[in-house]
Amino acid sequence: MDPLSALAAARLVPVVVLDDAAHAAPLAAALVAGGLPVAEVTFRTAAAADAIAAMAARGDILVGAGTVVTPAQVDQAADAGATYVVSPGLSRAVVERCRERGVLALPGAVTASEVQAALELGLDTVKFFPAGTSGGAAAIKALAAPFGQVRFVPTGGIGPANLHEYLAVPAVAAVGGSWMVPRDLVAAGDFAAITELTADAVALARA
Ligand SMILES: O=C(O)C(=O)C[C@H](O)[C@H](O)COP(=O)(O)O
Repeated sequence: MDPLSALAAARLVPVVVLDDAAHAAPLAAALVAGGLPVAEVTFRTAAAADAIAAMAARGDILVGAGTVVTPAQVDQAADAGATYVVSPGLSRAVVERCRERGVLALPGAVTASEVQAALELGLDTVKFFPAGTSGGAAAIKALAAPFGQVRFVPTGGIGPANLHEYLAVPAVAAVGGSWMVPRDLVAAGDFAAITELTADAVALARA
């Protein structure tokens, strides 16, 4: 299954900040045990590339990179085994490097002009970030009216209390968030708690 179809099937994308790459494999196991074999490992720490490699080596989880803002980071992510690359914003250089490396590009876009720029780059799915401060589900509905061919992955300020608002929008492919994988729980190695949070999120998404 291609990464976009797999993300759409999962409906949820855990956004991970890992301080220690040694936590990557047990975190992946916790996500899989919770019924969500998906992870977006952000390039917010120096552990990102090694963490992606450790998760990708398992072969049972869809691993992507987040917070990717340069072509060099695309290369680091692709070399480590990431199959998709998520960016806070829209960068032609990053999208084109993703295409050259054969990985899915999911750039951030929250305005009609940014969505149009993504279409011009040959994309039909964008990350709607920061969702919570950019009009939320209503804004996605508004954009989906003229851009019927575009699907959105909202992220930023989403959690159990508002998840359904976003999943109810037909143009939403999946929802990303860190609430399933709190940085402090990961750093503490509390992977049982991560499995519980993940299972709760999966059940909520299916409700
Ligand atoms: O930097 C990136 O490329 C990102 O992936 C941004 C993150 O998706 C959001 O910062 C997650 O927002 P929360 O779920 O509210 O913690």
